Amino acid sequence: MSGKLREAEIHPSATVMPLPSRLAANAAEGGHGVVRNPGMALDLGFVESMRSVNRSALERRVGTLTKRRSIKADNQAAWLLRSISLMDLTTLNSNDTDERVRRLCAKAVNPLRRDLTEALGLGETVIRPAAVCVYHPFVATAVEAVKGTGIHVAAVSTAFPHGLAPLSTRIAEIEASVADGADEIDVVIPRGLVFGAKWQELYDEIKAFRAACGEAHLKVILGTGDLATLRNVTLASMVAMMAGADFIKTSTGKESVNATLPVGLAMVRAIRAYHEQTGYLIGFKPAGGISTAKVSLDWLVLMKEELGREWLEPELFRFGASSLLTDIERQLEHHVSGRYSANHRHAMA
Ligand SMILES: O=C[C@H](O)COP(=O)(O)O
Repeated sequence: MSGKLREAEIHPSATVMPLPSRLAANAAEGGHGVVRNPGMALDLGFVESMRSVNRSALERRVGTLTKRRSIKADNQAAWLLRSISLMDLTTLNSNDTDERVRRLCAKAVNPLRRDLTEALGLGETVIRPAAVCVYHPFVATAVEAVKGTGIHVAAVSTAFPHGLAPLSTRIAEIEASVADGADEIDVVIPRGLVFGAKWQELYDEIKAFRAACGEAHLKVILGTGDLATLRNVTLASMVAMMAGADFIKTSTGKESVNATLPVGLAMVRAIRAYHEQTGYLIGFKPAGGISTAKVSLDWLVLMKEELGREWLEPELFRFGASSLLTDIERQLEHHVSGRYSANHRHAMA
């Protein structure tokens, strides 16, 4: 079996679609990436207009998408490389240490073994995760470890994973991570604000988080496994985007149910509605429990089919994952050699 990939395959762009308005405007101005969502006034009428969410219709759509997978076997290696480049390689454990974070960063800088990149014929093409994601005490260590590589450092913040600390403490935590050099801040919402339909309070908190972030990008984690209904997920997504989220993110990885495709679909449909209303493009980050290459492809298909090819870029899509890279490496090895090796050959941090 030949594992070599052509350049065009490494950057798969199967579907050419018109650029959404804000991306096109930005490109025309000579800028890079996506124009940041400034947010808008809380519009409860717009939020409420999203309240009817049909779970079985979403589940049917997910079933169709994953059954008639549009990524063909030959092209899978290229898409798996894309999964790596869309990853926030994460360690969020109680036993994290500076040394462990340095090892994670070393893995992010060189995610694939040399023999594998050679067998894939990657040449000078560098494939790396978009970011590493760590707790605040390790931000400075991570910043130092990935310096000059283009890999971002994301910090989980605001009393992760539950969000249950005084607002001033949560804001101070964001400011501390930004001061230490974090490029991205992943905040959690207090889920009780959703149960109580306290939309104004939720909006005000997220707006304050955005202000504390400054230039750092804000990812808002909803903790969807705690939110009970897809309607809650949709309404919380809308409020987060109105308050200025750059990304909305499913889960902390600590809830009993983490990222699922139907929940993801409800969130990307909210992103689409927000884009239609405002012209702004919001990123999406499914996180928690995404550990196999196959599941990562399902998510890529969902994004491409629902939002379009533009959302398969690190500016607009991330996987939050601690172990996905290990499985992708195994699958790529299988692609080039026809064999699987043991997991211990793909040691992570
Ligand atoms: O944000 C990322 C998640 O915490 C990672 O979850 P995971 O360990 O299940 O991959």
